Amino acid sequence: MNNAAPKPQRQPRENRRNRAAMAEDQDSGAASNIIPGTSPEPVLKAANSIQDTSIVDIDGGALEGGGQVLRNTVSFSCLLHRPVRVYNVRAGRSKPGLRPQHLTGIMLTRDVCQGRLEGGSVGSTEIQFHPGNIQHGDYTADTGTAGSICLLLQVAIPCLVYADGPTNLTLKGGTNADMAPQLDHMTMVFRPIAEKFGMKFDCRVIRRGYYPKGGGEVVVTCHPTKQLSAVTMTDRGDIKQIYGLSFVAGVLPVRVAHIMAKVAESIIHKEYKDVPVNIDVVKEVAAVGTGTGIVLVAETTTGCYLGGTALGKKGKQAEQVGQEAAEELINNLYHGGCVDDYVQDQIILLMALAKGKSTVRIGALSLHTETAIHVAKQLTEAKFKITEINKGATLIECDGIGLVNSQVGSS
Ligand SMILES: Nc1ncnc2c1ncn2[C@@H]1O[C@H](COP(=O)(O)OP(=O)(O)OP(=O)(O)O)[C@@H](O)[C@H]1O
Repeated sequence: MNNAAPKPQRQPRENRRNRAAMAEDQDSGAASNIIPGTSPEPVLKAANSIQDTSIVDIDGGALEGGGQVLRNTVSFSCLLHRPVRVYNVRAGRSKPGLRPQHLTGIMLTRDVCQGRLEGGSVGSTEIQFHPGNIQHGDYTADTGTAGSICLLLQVAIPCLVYADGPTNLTLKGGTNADMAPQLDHMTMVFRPIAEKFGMKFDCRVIRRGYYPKGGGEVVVTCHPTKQLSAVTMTDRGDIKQIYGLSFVAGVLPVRVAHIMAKVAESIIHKEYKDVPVNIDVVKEVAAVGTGTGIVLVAETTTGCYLGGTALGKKGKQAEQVGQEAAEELINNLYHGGCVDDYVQDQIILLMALAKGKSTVRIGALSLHTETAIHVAKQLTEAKFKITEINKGATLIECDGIGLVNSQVGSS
């Protein structure tokens, strides 16, 4: 098996973000729409042991200064029962303030914990979130736009780990949106890593939805647990296999998906000639609008999952889409980290909540990850240590707080 490192050609991730900044968000401005679900039983106990009611101020423009500061803050608020005020919401973005997808995510979280949200309107640059008790049930949230369903999940699922029973979320919006995890990255890359911490969820796609219309629908079942566990991911191992999904929907012919897959496969084979590559080619029939993209996953012998993804758009050649995804995957494999450059920021919250010491080797620390750590430090007692192993390789250590879900028995 040839797992030799290919040439480094990494573009800093934040620059890649700028490149797509014209697609600033998938939210073209339509109002968001939340339909709170019914929770069959009242909750009798708080979801956790910390009961500090003093409000915590968080600067939403700190570091990355985007939606992630807000989402992580609101999740921690909900989980720790700590009211928060977030000011300078998304001050780091060209259109600051809440966009529909951000608003929808925090309204969903408000509903799952029966909390109170102040300043919750599109464009708002300051919010207050007063959490209640996390309750299982059925909840529906709709970005009303192509805003990413995955970003709704990012804020809500960690809270539902601490619910009093399984919860079904029916989420509407974009399933494969720019500047966010594609749904398939979330299910094929993030989910198996989250499961190592004990966070479990299942996704059922009813319909795909793409920019600009959105209209996708996904049902997500979240399973509660007593306590998240620390993880150690320091040995990436060898690459066992690479697989993925190359898709088209709407008016695009399936030929486009075949080209993306073929180009991606040939680029991967040049670097990893002995690794089996299996990319499914799919014409999505249950979909609103026209969309195309590719999600690649490398699974390693030590149980690591790293991704490389790309989305098509008008005027972009299929070859380019396949190439982008393959290069992103190869770059993620090149740094020798155990998670890819997008998952690294998404596991910070889990590391902070888990019981014990987590140690994860990543590539270069991203600004999103620094931001997630910054937020976690302000809202929890979790202790982080960042060590640069060598250029482009970093170790994150975290002594988590071991938050206990007092609403469920041991699992
Ligand atoms: N291509 C991608 N694949 C996987 N995850 C991604 C990808 N692009 C972005 N993400 C993840 O999506 C999240 C985006 O967070 P960010 O702070 O940029 O906020 P946002 O809500 O998208 O809003 P905005 O940037 O407009 O404020 C991060 O967790 C990031 O790792």
